[in-house]
Amino acid sequence: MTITDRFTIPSTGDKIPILGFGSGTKWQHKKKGANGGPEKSHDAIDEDLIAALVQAIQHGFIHLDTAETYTTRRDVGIAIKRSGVPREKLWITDKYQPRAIGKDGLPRGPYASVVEALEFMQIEYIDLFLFHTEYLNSRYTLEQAWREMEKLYEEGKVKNIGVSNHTVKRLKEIQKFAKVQPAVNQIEFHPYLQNQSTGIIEYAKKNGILIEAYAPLAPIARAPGGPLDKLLDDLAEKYGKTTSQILLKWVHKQGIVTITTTSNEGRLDQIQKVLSFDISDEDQKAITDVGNSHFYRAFQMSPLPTYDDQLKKERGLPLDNQ
Ligand SMILES: NC(=O)C1=CN([C@@H]2O[C@H](COP(=O)(O)OP(=O)(O)OC[C@H]3O[C@@H](n4cnc5c(N)ncnc54)[C@H](OP(=O)(O)O)[C@@H]3O)[C@@H](O)[C@H]2O)C=CC1
Ligand SMILES: O=C1Nc2ccccc2C1=O
Repeated sequence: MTITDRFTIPSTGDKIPILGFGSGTKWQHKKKGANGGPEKSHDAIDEDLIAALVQAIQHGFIHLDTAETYTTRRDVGIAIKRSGVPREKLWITDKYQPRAIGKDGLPRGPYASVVEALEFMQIEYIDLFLFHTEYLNSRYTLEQAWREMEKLYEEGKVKNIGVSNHTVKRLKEIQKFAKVQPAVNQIEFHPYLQNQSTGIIEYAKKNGILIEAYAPLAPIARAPGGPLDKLLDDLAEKYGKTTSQILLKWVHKQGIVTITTTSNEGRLDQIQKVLSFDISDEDQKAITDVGNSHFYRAFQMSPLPTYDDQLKKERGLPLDNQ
């Protein structure tokens, strides 16, 4: 297998590259911090981010993840041009931010968001466009916003439509009126959070919704000191890999697309190699089981934390575990 390997999106049959390079998290914090907030940051360029994106593409990443709220769309567009890789060889995921204000001074819908995205990235279409969270604005009902997603899909401005951080309850609401069903749900996923909200993984599988994992390295990058540390060290030694490679492998083996990021060129190669080694089913299960003995949620957007107690109870964990 190579880095360009893809999973199939059940509802559209499109082939999505398994490893995505994120321009959110550390990058958006750096950019917004330097520019005094999202409004100014949309126009500003971060040369470090552009260099990291170009480097990622040159190391074989063909899937880039951005979002309206990251203010990194222009950087992604510049990186695509500078990389020299034709746009159609790349997969671009982008996300709608309902709090953004349009040129008329009013909150806008997904359609206006995509029109701006295409202009900022200087591309003709987006491969996957997602509702970033369950938040809506005062001008759009859920159905009105989804209708705009469908219009974008029908016009070919976006090739797949989906959601991020969505619960079973909200997916069911969308599915009731959707003519084009959500193709993907991008969620926080790692051994310490194996269901971002109750039943979400099983529901996605049954409904042909592909899962994408963000924050896959949380057990080592955000919540070190937990029960997985020793097991990851042992497995890293056993397989001659790094602990981050073992974690990414654990996600990959479940048929889940991974969105990760790095500013470290050496780690780009490590990430690539995740597709070309395997761990045993016993070791995979050991990570699952030890991961389930601890609960950690990095991203607290509403209503997700309201599921924490239920998720901990399902695993037999004390309610104060995190
Ligand atoms: N839809 C949504 O709501 C969300 C989407 N995302 C998307 O997912 C992307 C990735 O999210 P993120 O949480 O950063 O992903 P990861 O869990 O993959 O974490 C990446 C971070 O981990 C660090 N890291 C890598 N290896 C190690 C190690 N061995 N020890 C300690 N730290 C390490 C990297 O730092 P270094 O640079 O030093 O390698 C980098 O900052 C985002 O950029 C964004 O595009 C993220 C959050 C929410
Ligand atoms: O990259 C991200 N960082 C975030 C922080 C809070 C909510 C969403 C996100 C992202 O998508």
